[in-house]
Amino acid sequence: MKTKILIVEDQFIEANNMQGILERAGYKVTGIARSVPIALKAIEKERPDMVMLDILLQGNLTGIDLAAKLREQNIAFVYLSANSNKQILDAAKATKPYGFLVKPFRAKDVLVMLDVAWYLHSQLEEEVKNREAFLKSGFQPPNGELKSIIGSSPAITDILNSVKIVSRSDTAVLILGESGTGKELIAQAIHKLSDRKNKPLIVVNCGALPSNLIESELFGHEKGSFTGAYNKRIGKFEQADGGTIFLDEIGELPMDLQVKFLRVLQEKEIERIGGNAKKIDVRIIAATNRNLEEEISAGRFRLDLYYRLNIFPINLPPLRERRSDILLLANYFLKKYADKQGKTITGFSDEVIAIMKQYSWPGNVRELENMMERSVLLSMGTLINSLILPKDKGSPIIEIEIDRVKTMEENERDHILATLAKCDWKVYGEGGAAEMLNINVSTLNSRMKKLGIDKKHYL
Ligand SMILES: Nc1ncnc2c1ncn2[C@@H]1O[C@H](COP(=O)(O)OP(=O)(O)OP(=O)(O)O)[C@@H](O)[C@H]1O
Repeated sequence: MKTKILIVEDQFIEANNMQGILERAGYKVTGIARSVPIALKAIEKERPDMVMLDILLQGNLTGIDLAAKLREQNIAFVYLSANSNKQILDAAKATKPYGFLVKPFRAKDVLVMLDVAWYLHSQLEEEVKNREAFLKSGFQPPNGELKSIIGSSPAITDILNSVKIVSRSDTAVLILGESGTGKELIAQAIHKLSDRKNKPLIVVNCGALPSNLIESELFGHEKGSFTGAYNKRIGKFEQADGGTIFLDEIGELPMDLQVKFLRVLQEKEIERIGGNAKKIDVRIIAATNRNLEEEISAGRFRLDLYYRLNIFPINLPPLRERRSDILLLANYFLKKYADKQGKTITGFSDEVIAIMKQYSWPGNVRELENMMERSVLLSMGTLINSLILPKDKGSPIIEIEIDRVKTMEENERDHILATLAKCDWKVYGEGGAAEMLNINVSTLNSRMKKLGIDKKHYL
């Protein structure tokens, strides 16, 4: 059966051109939508397998707004946009597309991107099916193991399901998230739910180790292997043998040690400084609050290591993106610290609740926990009715907003394309585009070249 694609593009010529490319390659184009409302209707009617999305469309809504709806409905989508400024790219990336192509592009590029996008989407669907089957199979985590992880937002529910699934295997796990979002807590839960639970969980903060000691700390050393090595030392990997090692701040690991670490992942082998290779059996969980893709492009993190680690990523969203968990967590910590300090505090005033919901929590759950501990300590009554927030209390929640203005180049491109279409791609001479636009032929040619407008891409 042909894969069904909906094109969402406000430019008539671009859309028609795309339709041609897709149909020649054997896809079925279910329609062309110029705006988000039209696209939504078309999706409801035809249920395409994939959507090709331009970002700036007719009307107030953008392709990025539509992307959120497509995600909800599990429809694959890729972006095709002439605008690739950082703000737009960041906003587009946050919607987790299967691809992004900057106009102008070649037909070949579109088809390769679609191929990869479709493959990724099918993989993900398969994973979701396996996940659902696993959860239906009735596996129950041992009592209480996940109880200490508070939250009922869809994001946390999804993460807990992932934890249950991955804990049953020996797969490496990469936990991503800002500081204080609960990465270590998740690592502990994975270990506790795994068959390794009776063996050690060794926690190493790669960012806290001095660079001259880190190798010996992780891999150990033989007696006399370097000046000052008076005794043999067992490294953290060996200490974790049979159990789990949690490498926090993995993005801080120096490049030379990344090679050695890759060997642990690939060969399950370590080498003490001055010693021989030794097989070990460790489950690896790594975490970082850095953007590893940016670290790779800056040459600070190895791509091969990233691929090895990124087999099962768990993304912990910041608290400001799961606001429905704030009150749950606040009540949990309130009870914890009130019990600890032997106080009877029953809750928060309405004003405090409003402040907590509004605040951006840059320090995430850790910040909320610390604040609750402090508030309980200072509280004189049975209700927390004031909260001292750091200076940026009033700072508004930052939400990505797309400037809905096409750039000069985009407008120029649209205008030239529309004119060329009117003149049947006649550039010069009577009734040609140069004459209609009232510019020199050479100027028009150079603008077309600069903007990547080439007749062969459009016919
Ligand atoms: N969902 C949660 N439920 C209960 N407590 C939580 C939750 N998430 C985080 N915490 C608590 O918040 C604090 C910070 O969590 P944790 O140390 O796991 O964060 P982290 O992401 O590893 O931070 P960092 O990147 O700074 O190491 C801990 O005390 C942890 O127990």
